[in-house]
Amino acid sequence: MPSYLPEPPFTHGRSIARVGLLLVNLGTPDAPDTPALRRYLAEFLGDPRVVEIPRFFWWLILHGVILRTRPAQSAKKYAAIWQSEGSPLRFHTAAQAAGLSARLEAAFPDNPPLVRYVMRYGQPSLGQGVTELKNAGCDRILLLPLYPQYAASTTASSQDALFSALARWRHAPAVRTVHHYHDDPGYISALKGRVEGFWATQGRPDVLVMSFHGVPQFTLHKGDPYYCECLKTGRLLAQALGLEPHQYRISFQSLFGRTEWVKPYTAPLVEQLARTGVRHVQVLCPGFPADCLETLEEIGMEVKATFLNHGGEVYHYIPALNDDPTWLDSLTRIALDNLGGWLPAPLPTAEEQAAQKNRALEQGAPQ
Ligand SMILES: C=CC1=C(C)c2cc3[nH]c(cc4nc(cc5[nH]c(cc1n2)c(C)c5CCC(=O)O)C(CCC(=O)O)=C4C)c(C)c3C=C
Ligand SMILES: [Fe+2]
Ligand SMILES: [Fe+2]
Repeated sequence: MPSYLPEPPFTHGRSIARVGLLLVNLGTPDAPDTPALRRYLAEFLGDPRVVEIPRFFWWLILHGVILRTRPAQSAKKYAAIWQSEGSPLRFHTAAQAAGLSARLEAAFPDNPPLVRYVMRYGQPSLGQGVTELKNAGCDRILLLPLYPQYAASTTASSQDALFSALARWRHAPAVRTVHHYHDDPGYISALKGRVEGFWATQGRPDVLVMSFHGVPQFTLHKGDPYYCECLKTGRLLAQALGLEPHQYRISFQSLFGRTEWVKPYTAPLVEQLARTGVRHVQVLCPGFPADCLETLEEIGMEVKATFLNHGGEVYHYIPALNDDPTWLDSLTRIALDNLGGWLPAPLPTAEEQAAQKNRALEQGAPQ
């Protein structure tokens, strides 16, 4: 018999009518040390959406080999990027949630959607976020994954976690999920602004590399759209920046295990660029809206060393969107597009109010 979490008795006309917004990111360890990494990797790599190997066989490899060696190696990498505020992935995600919340409060001052950020693996957990929203009276929840490109290993996994969290409640809220926004004009234009802002201080590179997290190649052949969505993001961004084909590359990083992953791989690509005389490379990671281990350590340190050790001269990692205001405006709009019918019309923003006033003045309205 299922045992549900406690709730007050149902009463007619109880006006709980709040929308909750769960901003979900991948997750991160609680500390850059071996025990914390072991806990985090056990949860992450134990998810059948992440490693698609028959369970018993994978359990033996994971617990017999990987969790005995990888946690210590990964802890060293995390230590290199850890800040006084903690894991970059977590504090950037928290800042994004705060920015989203402030924008929604300004647009819906009477009953703003309640925003919580959660992690698919680690803390704050998705179950904890759902409980907080539920206890605050949210009867409708929007899941907004911080993955612009859909992948079964990320987006679908966070949906799975949401539905298992809801299975603990008798009176489960209504839910909606954001599927992807890889080609959203606001997302592309925020990336464009990020790159052009970087060029304004550091100059333009010979080649801009757009590096996305990889996935095993077989997932593409089994119907996962992730690879194609990454290529589309890259193409749209290159068009927005006015880049010629020889001025950019799209590649995939963060390989794991022995199977073939989607190609080209970032590190060998950057090495080949250096060997063939490219002197100045900049790398952007459009699939990571928040800086994390994979951007700061792998791209910012490891791939940089590869480029410089093979004859490259100038290498820059362009920081992720993080709490860039243009990005947070776009993220808010993506949320609102997916909340259609759940909220009243938003109040106009200060810019919209000013534009309305100017239009009225142009049309001869008294000042
Ligand atoms: C951006 C989307 C991501 C996809 C797709 C993805 C797939 C994927 N990842 C692994 C294995 C690992 N990934 C690790 C870190 C990591 N992965 C993502 C994002 C995606 N992963 C992020 C944002 C991070 C960084 C988290 C942080 O704390 O900063 C790690 C852990 C680090 C390490 O030990 O190397 C592993 C392992 C697989 C197997 C996979 C898809 C099949
Ligand atoms: Fe990953
Ligand atoms: Fe990595």
